[in-house]
Amino acid sequence: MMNGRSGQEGKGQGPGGGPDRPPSGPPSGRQQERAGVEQGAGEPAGLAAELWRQNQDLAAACLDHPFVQGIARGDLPRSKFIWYVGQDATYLESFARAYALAIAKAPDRETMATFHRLLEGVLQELRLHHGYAARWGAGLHPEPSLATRAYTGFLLDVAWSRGVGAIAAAMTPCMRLYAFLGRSLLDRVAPGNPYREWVETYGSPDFAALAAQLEGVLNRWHGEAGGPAGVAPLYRTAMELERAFFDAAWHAG
Ligand SMILES: Cc1ncc(CO)c(N)n1
Repeated sequence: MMNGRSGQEGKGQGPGGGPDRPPSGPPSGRQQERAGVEQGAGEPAGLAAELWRQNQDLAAACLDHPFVQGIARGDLPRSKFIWYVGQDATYLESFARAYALAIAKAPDRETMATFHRLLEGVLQELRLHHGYAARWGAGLHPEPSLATRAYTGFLLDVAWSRGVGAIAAAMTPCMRLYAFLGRSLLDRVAPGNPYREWVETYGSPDFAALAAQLEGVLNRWHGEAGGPAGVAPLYRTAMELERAFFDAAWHAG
């Protein structure tokens, strides 16, 4: 098995395991350290948990999506998966650039280091895509589809024009949704399933821990992004773009 992203170890401790943080204002370095450890457990906490709850309809729609169910059963047409991998590689390059912009904008070194780890994780995930490319002949530099352009355009717009709280809100659904999908499917993928590596990558505790680190940034810095009401539309939009991404892959290839 290959973990697409490395993160801090730690098993899930159940929803709401972490502390609720005050809605805004930069915390002390000590508080941040504590938050890092507790949220490293891999479950959303605080505002991030609330936003995840508010988007359960879209999370369920993605889990039930024929593309994702095809991955779970292993009978998704290979051509659709190859199309998806190419689009996803394009998407992840923009995703990595958005993290790089967040590093540049980070108000403190803790936040900078967190985004740096997340960026390294994406670069590692892209190696997984290169593996698919080598094995199945997927092209990793396709013309971006409308769904891909919508999602990367949204992310890069937020990353260029907003601060780290808004950037974390726009980027968290990508991480948390895939952690959820991977974990939900982990028990169901047969050993011979050709997409098993995909499920194991996103279902790993390492990936959930990375998602929780990004959620920690969201919880800490949403105050500068208009508070809960300011970040909720960004989170929701990203969830909608995730579903549109699966729709596009299902109808293509
Ligand atoms: C579209 C999309 N969302 C989330 C992830 C997880 O990193 C991914 N690889 N692609």
